Formats: sequence, structure tokens, C-alpha cells
Amino acid sequence: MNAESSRPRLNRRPEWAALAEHREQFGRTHLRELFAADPERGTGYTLRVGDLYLDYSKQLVTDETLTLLRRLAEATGVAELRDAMFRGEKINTTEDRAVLHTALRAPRGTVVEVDGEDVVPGVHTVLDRMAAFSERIRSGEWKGHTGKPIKNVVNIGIGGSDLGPAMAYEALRAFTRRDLTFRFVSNVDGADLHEAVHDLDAEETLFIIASKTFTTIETITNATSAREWLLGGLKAGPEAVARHFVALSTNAGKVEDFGIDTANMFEFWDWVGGRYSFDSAIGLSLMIAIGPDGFREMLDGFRLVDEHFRTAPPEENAPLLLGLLGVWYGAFFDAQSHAVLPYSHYLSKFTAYLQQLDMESNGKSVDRDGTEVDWQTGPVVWGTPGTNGQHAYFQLIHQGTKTIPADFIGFARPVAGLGPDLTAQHDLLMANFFAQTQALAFGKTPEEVRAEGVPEELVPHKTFRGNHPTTTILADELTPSVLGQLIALYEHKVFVQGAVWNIDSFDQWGVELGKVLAKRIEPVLTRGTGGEELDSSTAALVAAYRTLRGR
Ligand SMILES: O=P(O)(O)OC[C@H]1O[C@](O)(CO)[C@@H](O)[C@@H]1O
Repeated sequence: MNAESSRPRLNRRPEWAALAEHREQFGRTHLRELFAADPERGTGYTLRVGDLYLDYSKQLVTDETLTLLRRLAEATGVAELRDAMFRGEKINTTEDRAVLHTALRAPRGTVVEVDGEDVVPGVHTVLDRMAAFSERIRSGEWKGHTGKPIKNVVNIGIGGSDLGPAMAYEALRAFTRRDLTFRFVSNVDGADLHEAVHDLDAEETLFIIASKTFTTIETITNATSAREWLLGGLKAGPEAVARHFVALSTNAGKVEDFGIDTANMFEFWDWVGGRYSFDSAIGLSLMIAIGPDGFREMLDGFRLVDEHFRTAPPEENAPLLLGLLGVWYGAFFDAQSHAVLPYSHYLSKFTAYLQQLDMESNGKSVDRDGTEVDWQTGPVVWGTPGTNGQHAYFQLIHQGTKTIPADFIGFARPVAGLGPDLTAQHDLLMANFFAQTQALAFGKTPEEVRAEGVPEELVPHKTFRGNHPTTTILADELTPSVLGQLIALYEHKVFVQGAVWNIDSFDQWGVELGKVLAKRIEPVLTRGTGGEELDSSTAALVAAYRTLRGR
């Protein structure tokens, strides 16, 4: 940490000052001007990474901006930190842990060491066990306590132990086994578990308890209720648990304490962060859904982007570019948020997944030294599938007062759909996709509005300022590999930003305080004991709650 202290503050670096000056000169330069000045911009400002085609021509940048941003990345040691991550160094300094989600998709035979031990063989042992188990479920060979095959899989987990598999299951729905039912339970609100299991037959149901720590109160509470539901439904004793419960965790002791045989536990390791874990054992539900081959294909997609991030030169490095664009807008355009707008119904949970990935990683306000930052860090990430958003919040993006950089993600071919002409329907979806980034970039001038014969008093209302920055990410089809590529792209983008901002993107101390306070408040609610330390607002709310509950 002391070595860190000699590191110049980000906003005292000459590279930062150069960007600030460049921003002054950039002023209100409009994308219309940038496109007019460079007829090749639409093809020149593009990158290809694996199956992803990235167009960043509609970003508020020039060659000079990009050069200056890359200089900042160089000065802040992004490449060095990246290499340290891939080598297995303990770059999560506040928890003294390596950050090795990239090892989860390393090919057999690669050597990645943590504390002198190669972790890759262990990764493949677990993947092989997961594959064997998935096949037993998919083939019907694995039987429940009463001898019936498993038809329903319920994943119980929260945060990184839920969002990844739940998102990927939706994303790859077209590749899943339709004769099996998959449900994902995360909320400690009992309604979540109730709705997930009320129509299921306990005899045919497998619960996957996903928790890195196996101490997360929401998950353990739901798992306990699920066990009760199961044993009640089976009219059986605890001996039935073994055929209906498996665990995904780093904590064998706690798994055993809960009553799950560790033979039914799929392990991962403390160098896998929760929000980076879904291609570890945490992906078991997904593997059962899409099969081991589909899962491996997805890992190949992750690996492809890992290799790109590790080896592509800065000018062609997509995660570096996306990360730096976010730094640019946060620091010099006061952009507070970032929209991710997939034009695919299958990606309906993608942005929710990214919220944890990005906001839990980069929602920090002290740097690695523990000193308060005085620059913007992670943005508020938000968004839903694009066409729905168009009829809800796009008005604000087009004509509001805020700078909202946005990523548009679309596909050339539909994976599935209904309708008389699937191709035409997809073209309609994608026409919207292309139209939106065009409208956001170029807007509509008052002159153009007037030329349409619009009465003068309505001209300001129908004018679109434009100049709203977007990146377009286009791929052929949403396959398991493409999903892996997309996720790795965002993982590394978040990494780049954390490196530039000099924050630890891999801890999450900010979620702890609420957990501690909830533990203190719970007995006050249920038994009315304690609570002397509560502030007057919380004490009054707790009292009102107890009155409403008749306590
Ligand atoms: O997998 P676990 O240990 O149950 O944790 C769930 C989630 O809780 C968090 O620690 C935040 O509370 C996340 O980082 C994590 O993904």
C-alpha cells in the first residue's frame, strides 16, 4: 500500500490535464460536424472482436481524444495491472486476494498460479464433475428420493450467485431443454420462493444452493424454507435431502452444517469474486439447461475476449476503448449514468446483471490508498430491452438535460420468434435499433423541423439537439459463445475503469453495513427486544411496523 502512496493523484497527472484542456477545445463540437469532416468515420471508428462488431463512431471523440485517453491508460498502468491480474497476483488488496475469473475459462494445460499452486487443474476437475452431474440430470439417470427423475431445477442464491445464471438462462433460452423447468430464487421475501415452487412436484425438484460464503442470510433462509417445503412434500425425513439438494460454494464446512453432503458440492475458490463467478460452479443450473457442450462453447467465448484484452494493441483493444470512453464522459461531461440497451428480448436480464458487475465493482469513493477520490467513479448502470425503453424513457435521453452515454446491442439474426414472417419482424426490430442511434447522434435541427411546415411555436419542442453518444455492438446471433464474449467485454471494461480510477474493483465493503444493521433490527421486529440505539426515525418506523403486525 505504501508504494501506492507515491503514485500521483489521477487528476494531478499531466495526461489528465491534457484531457481537460482537450475537453475545453472540444466544447460543443457536434457529431454532425465530426461526420461531415471525415467521410470514413462510420467505418474507421469500428473494431472487431471475435463475433462482435463495435461501432464507436457516434461517440464524442476525435483521434486526439483517443490518443489522450490511451496516454492516461498508459500512465495509470492499466496494462500492468491487467497482466498482474492474469498472472494471479493479489490485486484485490483490501481482501488480499487474487482476481482470477479468467482462470475459470483457461484451457486445460495452462498454468496459472496462486500462492505457488496451479489452479487450472482444479477448475477443470470441477467443470468435469459439473458436466457429469448435468448429464445425469438431463438423461433422467439421477433420481429423486422417491425414484422419479428430476424435472425442475430451482437455483437459490443472490447477487453474483443468482444474477449470472438467471440472466444467462434467459439469454440462452432457445438453447435450453424445454422439458425441464428452471426457476431462480433470490429475494428473502418469501413470495419469491413461494411463486417458484407452488406449482412444482417436490418428488421431481432439485434445489441448487448457490452461495460463495454459504453464510448469506437471504440464501440460507430460502434454502431452509425450501428444505422444509421439500420434506413436507415428500413426507420424508432429512435422508431425502441428499437426492434433492446440491451446493455451489467455497465453504465446505458451512455446506455440511446445513446438511448437504459435500459429495454433492461443487467447489470454487476465493479468487473468484461473486459478480465474476457465473462461469464457475455457480453456472451449474445453466449447464443443466444448455448442456455441457453449450457451457463449454460459452467459456470459449469468454476466453476469446480474455485473449483479445490481454494481447490486442491499445488502438484495437475493445475493453480498453469502452472503459476509457466511460472515464471521458464521467470526468469531462459529468455523465452520471450509462445505459445498456439490448435489442434482444433474450437479454432482458443483461443490464440487471451488469448493474452488479459494474456498480458493485466501481461504486467506490476512496482510492487504493484509502484516500477520498475527487473524480467520478462508476456510473449508474441502467436499461431494459431497447424497443420497450423507446416507449418509456427514451424521451429523456433524446430531449432531456442529461448526458447519458448508451450501448446498443443487437443481432443480425433472430434465434427464435413467432409471426407470419420472422425475418421481416426482426428487420423491424433492427430498423428501430439503427434508427435510435442515428436520431441520438444527429438529432433534428430547427431548420429541418421548419422545413416540414411545423408552426413556429412548436419548433423548439420538435427539435432534437442530438449529439448523444452511443456505441453500437452488433453480432450475428446470440449464441452461448457470443454471450460469453459480451460478458467478458464488460468484465474487462469495468476492470479498465477501476485501474484508471485507482480503486479496488474487487471488494464490496459498501454492502456490509446494511447487513449488520438488519441483523440488529430483526430481533426488535420479532421480539421487541433491543433497539435502544436506533435513531428516532427508524425507531418510529419499527414501532409502526410492530403495531401494524399487532405486536
Ligand atoms: O455467494 P454469496 O456468498 O451468497 O454472496 C452473494 C452476494 O453477496 C455479495 O457479497 C454482496 O452482498 C455479493 O458480492 C455476492 O455476489
